[in-house]
Amino acid sequence: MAFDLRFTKGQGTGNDFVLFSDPEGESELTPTQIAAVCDRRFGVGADGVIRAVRSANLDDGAAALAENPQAVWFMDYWNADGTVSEMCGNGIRVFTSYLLDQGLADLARDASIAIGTRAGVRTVRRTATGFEADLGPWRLAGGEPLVRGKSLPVARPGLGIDVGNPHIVVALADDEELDGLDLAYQPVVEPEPEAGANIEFVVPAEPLVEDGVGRIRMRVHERGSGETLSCGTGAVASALAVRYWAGEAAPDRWRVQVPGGVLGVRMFQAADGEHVSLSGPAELVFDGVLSLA
Ligand SMILES: N[C@@H](CCC[C@H](N)C(=O)O)C(=O)O
Repeated sequence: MAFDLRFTKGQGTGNDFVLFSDPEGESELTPTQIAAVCDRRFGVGADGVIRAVRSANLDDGAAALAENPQAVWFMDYWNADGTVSEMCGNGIRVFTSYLLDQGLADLARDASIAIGTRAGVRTVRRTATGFEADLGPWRLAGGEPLVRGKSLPVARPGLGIDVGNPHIVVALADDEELDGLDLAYQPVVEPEPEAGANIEFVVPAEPLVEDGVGRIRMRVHERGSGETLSCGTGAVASALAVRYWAGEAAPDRWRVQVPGGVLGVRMFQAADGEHVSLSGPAELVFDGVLSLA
């Protein structure tokens, strides 16, 4: 039976999403429906789908409420191929903007909101130019992954980093190598990560550090979505990887240039260890209704 899906299209640095509201948790889409919505020719077109559900009405939401009772809303994130992900750094800013636009939450400048995600509760602060999301603690994933690609026949070492979702960051030699990558093909990782991974390719800008801020360029092949114009958690993982490679003197603030714009990354100490935050724009582009089978 066909039904109408009322949605909002949003984007953050070109990473685009279809958002819809389902406060009671009664309208979960199937993976096939998600893929149909994200199809750029036959659907709306997006890198992912985000459902706004009250945490109280979702199994995954119970853990979020136990962690922080203020996490009233849960960001139910799905990749374009219909698989779920734990976290989305661009998505959580766009999701916050959507909650405000729909009158589902209030947020004054400099105030923060707690959002439930499968990676745990994350807080998002409203800034003068967009939003800054505290993506919480991060960790090195261990292992020694090797990454090959269509335009990268010789395997390169990657660094596995978990920021709530899995990433492997690969350093390339220069801009020419980065621009020459063919990311229409999924990079091959050995050993293959069990749950898959988002793969980021990075090069330093010249100079690497300017006014105390580290600068890198990044391209990404996202798990479940292919090449995208930006990946927020990928930008964070990339900055963490480059800081790790650069050593002690490397800064804790980074500017990450992606094909869709610029993202800010900041590392800081919190009660439970080092956290990493992501800041950038969040735009709601248009509203629509899609008839779904
Ligand atoms: N684009 C997102 C990440 C979305 C999820 C990712 N593809 C995964 O499967 O982990 C971001 O901005 O972080």
